[in-house]
Amino acid sequence: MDAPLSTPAAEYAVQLRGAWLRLGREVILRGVDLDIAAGEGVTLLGENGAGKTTLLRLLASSLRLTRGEGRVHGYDLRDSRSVRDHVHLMPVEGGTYPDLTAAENLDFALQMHRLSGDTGAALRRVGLEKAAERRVRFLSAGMRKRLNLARLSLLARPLTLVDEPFANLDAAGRHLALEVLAEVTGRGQTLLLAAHEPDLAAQVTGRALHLSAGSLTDSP
Ligand SMILES: Nc1ncnc2c1ncn2[C@@H]1O[C@H](COP(=O)(O)OP(=O)(O)OP(=O)(O)O)[C@@H](O)[C@H]1O
Repeated sequence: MDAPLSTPAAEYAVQLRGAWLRLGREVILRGVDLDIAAGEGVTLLGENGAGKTTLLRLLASSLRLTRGEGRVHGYDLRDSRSVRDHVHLMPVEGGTYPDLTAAENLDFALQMHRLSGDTGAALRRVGLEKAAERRVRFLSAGMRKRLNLARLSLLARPLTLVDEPFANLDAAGRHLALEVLAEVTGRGQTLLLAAHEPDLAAQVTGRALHLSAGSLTDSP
């Protein structure tokens, strides 16, 4: 195991040492060590149920480590407020309010984060301009993914976590997802994405990791 994390190291977006995470009776992480440099793009691969979403939620400070330690941009994962200030998680589904329209969702997200941005342009970019006034509950799965991509383009943080960016998207949508993700690393932000499409993901990340049986290994 690597040396413990004695001092904050902001040049790393993610550091885990001896990370164990149990959910119910299941052990999802078994002593994981991980370093992701600030500005790096990394893909997380693994079978259904391997724990990719769980690891992203841990790094977004939505779940607690059972044992071990972790930092995001030098902030201890237990310091949820600081971690959340540095992280945006685009979930595989959800993340928006079903009874608000697409446009209202983006406006509300900006307000919540005290940010400004052109929500109309963001909706046009993802091809949702005609659906701007439709409630999210009436959008298709691919349209909701496009809305989440628009949200991501407005809210990306120093560490941007993206769960299955290509799921439910048509060919043009997958191309759009690649564009939005490339912008994240192009701005020098760190990108960690969980995906089942290694070839697509390799277009926007320089390294892939494989999560299996609670362990992370480099993916060939
Ligand atoms: N809240 C929870 N309580 C208990 N177990 C959970 C909880 N959430 C997820 N799990 C379990 O944790 C394991 C990992 O789930 P996770 O969603 O992280 O996998 P994944 O790698 O993202 O899978 P997929 O590729 O299917 O999206 C699964 O066995 C799942 O049943």
